Amino acid sequence: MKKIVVGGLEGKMGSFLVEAIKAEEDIELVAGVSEVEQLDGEIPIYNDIQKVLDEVEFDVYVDFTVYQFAKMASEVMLKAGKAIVIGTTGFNKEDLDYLKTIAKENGGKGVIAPNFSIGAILINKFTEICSHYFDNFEIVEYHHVNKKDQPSGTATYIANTLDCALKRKLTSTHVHSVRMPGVLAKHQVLVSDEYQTLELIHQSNSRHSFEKGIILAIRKVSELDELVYGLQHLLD
Ligand SMILES: NC(=O)C1=CN([C@@H]2O[C@H](COP(=O)(O)OP(=O)(O)OC[C@H]3O[C@@H](n4cnc5c(N)ncnc54)[C@H](OP(=O)(O)O)[C@@H]3O)[C@@H](O)[C@H]2O)C=CC1
Ligand SMILES: O=C(O)C1=N[C@H](C(=O)O)C[C@H](O)C1
Repeated sequence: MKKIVVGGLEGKMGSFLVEAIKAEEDIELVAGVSEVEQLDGEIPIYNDIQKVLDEVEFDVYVDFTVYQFAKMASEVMLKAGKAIVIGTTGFNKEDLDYLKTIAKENGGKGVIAPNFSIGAILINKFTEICSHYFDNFEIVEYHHVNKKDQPSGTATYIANTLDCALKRKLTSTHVHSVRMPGVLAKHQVLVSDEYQTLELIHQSNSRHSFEKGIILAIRKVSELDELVYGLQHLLD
């Protein structure tokens, strides 16, 4: 049985995950983290991450909150040698390098993944293949109007893949952000040379698109011996 703590369990992704894991016999939610402490419910909900470490027995900390909080929670958990699964977006290269070092020094492990859907992993892979043949790329990300960060973590991830593949400075690839009602999450990569254009599109029509990836990460994270960036590190 994997005992998990979910940070942001009252948010859109957190509450979706809490429902989704009810169907999983080997995963149990033992506590939550929110902005307001509530210790008298079915499970304790803390607003202090250190208190979670002191008072709860758990295997994996899962986070769908906001960048600043997720960064702090990841640091605290990794310093304590815990396993983390972080879906919150906004982590930059310096954050990741720092957290990887902390994980190594303290026996912490985990995955920080800006997108848990298999389609998003594939669009990143196909974009990398395109970089063998093309030089011109634009990325457009479309999301719901309540999304707090911009550009999306997935768009930044694909842009970084391209910048590395094309041996350019990070942030060279243009990312355009659109926020519209009726959209959940869509990523479009536009590719061209003088004579042709190619478009890659991935769209999440439901939060169920992230479900399998998150469950897989919770199950497999303990097998890691480091902190990795991207769900593909856990796929065969
Ligand atoms: N990796 C992936 O596959 C996916 C990643 N995401 C990412 O997940 C994150 C959350 O998205 P979403 O669920 O839509 O956002 P929401 O705004 O719906 O949820 C965020 C939650 O975090 C809580 N929160 C904010 N600050 C704190 C804090 N200081 N302490 C504790 N809890 C806090 C919020 O509480 P309150 O409302 O009270 O402020 C809210 O419940 C985003 O970064 C998003 O990009 C989203 C979908 C898929
Ligand atoms: O906020 C969201 O909704 C999503 N956030 C992630 C991102 O920033 O890439 C993943 C997905 O696009 C949904």
